[in-house]
Amino acid sequence: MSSSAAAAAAPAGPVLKKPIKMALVQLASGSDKAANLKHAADQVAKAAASGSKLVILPECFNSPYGTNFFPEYAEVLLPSPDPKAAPSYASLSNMAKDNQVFLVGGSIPEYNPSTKKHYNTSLIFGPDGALLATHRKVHLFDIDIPGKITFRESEVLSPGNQVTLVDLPGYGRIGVAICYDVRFPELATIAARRGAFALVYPGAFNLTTGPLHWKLLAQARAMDNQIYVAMCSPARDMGATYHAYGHSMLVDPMAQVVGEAEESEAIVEAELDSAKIEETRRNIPLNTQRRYDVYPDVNQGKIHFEDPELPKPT
Ligand SMILES: O=C(O)CCC(=O)C(=O)O
Repeated sequence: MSSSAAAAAAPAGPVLKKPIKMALVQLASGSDKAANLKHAADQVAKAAASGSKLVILPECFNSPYGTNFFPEYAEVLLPSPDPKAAPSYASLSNMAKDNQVFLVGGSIPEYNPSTKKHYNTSLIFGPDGALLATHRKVHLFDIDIPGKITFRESEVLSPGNQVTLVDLPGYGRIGVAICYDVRFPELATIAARRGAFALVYPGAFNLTTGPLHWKLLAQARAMDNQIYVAMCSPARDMGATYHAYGHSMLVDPMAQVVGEAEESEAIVEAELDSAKIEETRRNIPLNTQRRYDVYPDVNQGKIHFEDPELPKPT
């Protein structure tokens, strides 16, 4: 189901209908896109072979990360993805289908020739290889910490315009956003209020903000919303121009880290269970204690669940 369908109220019943094993593939990528895609496919197959049904790839998994690389590696997805102009789209769809998994395909640089805009875009596929949803990074990574890191995605990229909720048939709903988006609690809270069982963030923090905030953000989003939070990074490559933090991580609804990689290539796997969400919400019943008489519900007002420009799910 697409983001627009998911915009309906939270589905009835448990937020996660049955346990699901998740894999965070902390991938070592280089500058050769075809090699990156092949390597991603091998790792997704490995995760599926060990029983994972929901597999996550990192931000910019098919290219080096950096504003100068976005135009060179960008793929055209609209009006429809031509396999020649969008090899990553075709590969991701095949990875999902060949392995019968739900796949959050990290993110890839996207180019829309009709608007001449670039985006940082995540494609989410179902086990039949069909596109379930598309998320374009809503909050661009523009920061300046003097002497440490300056990064301005907005020099090249345009922001996405929707909150992305994805229904995984048979399981439940997830919220998907990308990296810097995790710093904005609104997206996470909207997803949780609309019944998501997990928030999934392909991300690529750095060696300044990674040690400071990566784990804290994952735990904060999990604690506030009492759901699972997954953050999936590329492996660190000190020979690359951008040094990713690594530490792909899954945090449970009590904000406990249930799986964490170090800096090199790894697959982090763990089972997600509705019982843990329900137990957390029973023990600390935030959902029934909110004071909408004092402040408005985050669900009030217009929330954009559908960017009309984005491809409809297949
Ligand atoms: O928020 C941060 O510190 C890092 C964000 C980032 O690396 C990204 O959005 O790609």
